[in-house]
Amino acid sequence: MLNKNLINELKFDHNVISVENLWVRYPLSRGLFSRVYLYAVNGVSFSVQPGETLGVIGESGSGKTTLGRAILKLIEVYEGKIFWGNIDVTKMKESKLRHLRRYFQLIQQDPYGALDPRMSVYDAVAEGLRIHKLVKSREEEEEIVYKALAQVKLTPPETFASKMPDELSGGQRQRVVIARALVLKPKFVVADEPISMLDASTRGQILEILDNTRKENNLSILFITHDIAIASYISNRIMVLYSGKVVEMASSEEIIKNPMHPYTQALIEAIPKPDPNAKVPEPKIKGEVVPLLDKPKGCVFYNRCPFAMPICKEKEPELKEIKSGHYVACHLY
Ligand SMILES: Nc1ncnc2c1ncn2[C@@H]1O[C@H](COP(=O)(O)OP(=O)(O)OP(=O)(O)O)[C@@H](O)[C@H]1O
Repeated sequence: MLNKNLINELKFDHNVISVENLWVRYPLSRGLFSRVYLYAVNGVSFSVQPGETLGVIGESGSGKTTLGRAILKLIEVYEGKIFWGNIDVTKMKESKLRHLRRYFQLIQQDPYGALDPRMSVYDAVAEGLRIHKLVKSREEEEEIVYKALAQVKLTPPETFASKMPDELSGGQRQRVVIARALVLKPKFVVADEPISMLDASTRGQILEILDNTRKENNLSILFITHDIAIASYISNRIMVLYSGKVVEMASSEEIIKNPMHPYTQALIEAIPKPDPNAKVPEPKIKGEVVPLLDKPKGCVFYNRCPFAMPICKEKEPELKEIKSGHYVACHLY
């Protein structure tokens, strides 16, 4: 398929992204006869609709970053399928993919590492426009760059454009990273813990900028966080990941009001209460996510679940629709 045809072929009528039975494993070591693998994403299926924010939550090590990078085709997939819009990109070579990449962007956790320290804000934002040959003149480029800087509230844009990254605060750098993604008019952004390195006062502003951009541009966002309160604030739907498996998925409102999986319930119980005198409940689950060195057998949450039954050790629970739009993988239901 010619590259121009490939872009013309790309349609977002139903889903911006969809993933079918996705597996990602990392090689850990190579023995004489066999390799050991860590199974980081284990049979995940979901889709993201135009203009939707899907929150992905889970503790450290649950596979959130791996999932985000895999669907952007930044790491190798072991099994399953990935569609960007209507196009199956699972086996597509990078030489073809790069023509579609402007529509599928990554905003990372670390705004310090994301910017080249030798590049001015202007050049950082303009770089993608130049790579993808999206502008014909310097005037057009300036107009787009200044507009994007104003959109992320770096004003006056002319002043910020000439600054170097080390002259900016963490929050300002993250705005540059967002502006750099926005000029490419993406359809889908993986925002991987985009506010976790910022101070509390800046966090709300960055969330607001992301959400306004979503509304204005009908952008879809996969919002990765370990914080269920933040996920519920920004997301339309939430997917709860544990050991690389989706254990629950529903609208944000439903997840908060009616969490069904014991893991989700524990995450919600751990949200700090606004009343400083309120008694913090004893955490229901202890320990941490244990890396899987084989395909999972039984429920991945078995060893930490307060309601574990013999079947949970033997049989993997399927992700079932328990109520309309509310999916849970648990033998209790
Ligand atoms: N390059 C790698 N090689 C080997 N193992 C890896 C690699 N990257 C991640 N892992 C492992 O894969 C599992 C999932 O990691 P991942 O970073 O995707 O989780 P996460 O939920 O994003 O965690 P965090 O919130 O700490 O970033 C972990 O056990 C991690 O140690």
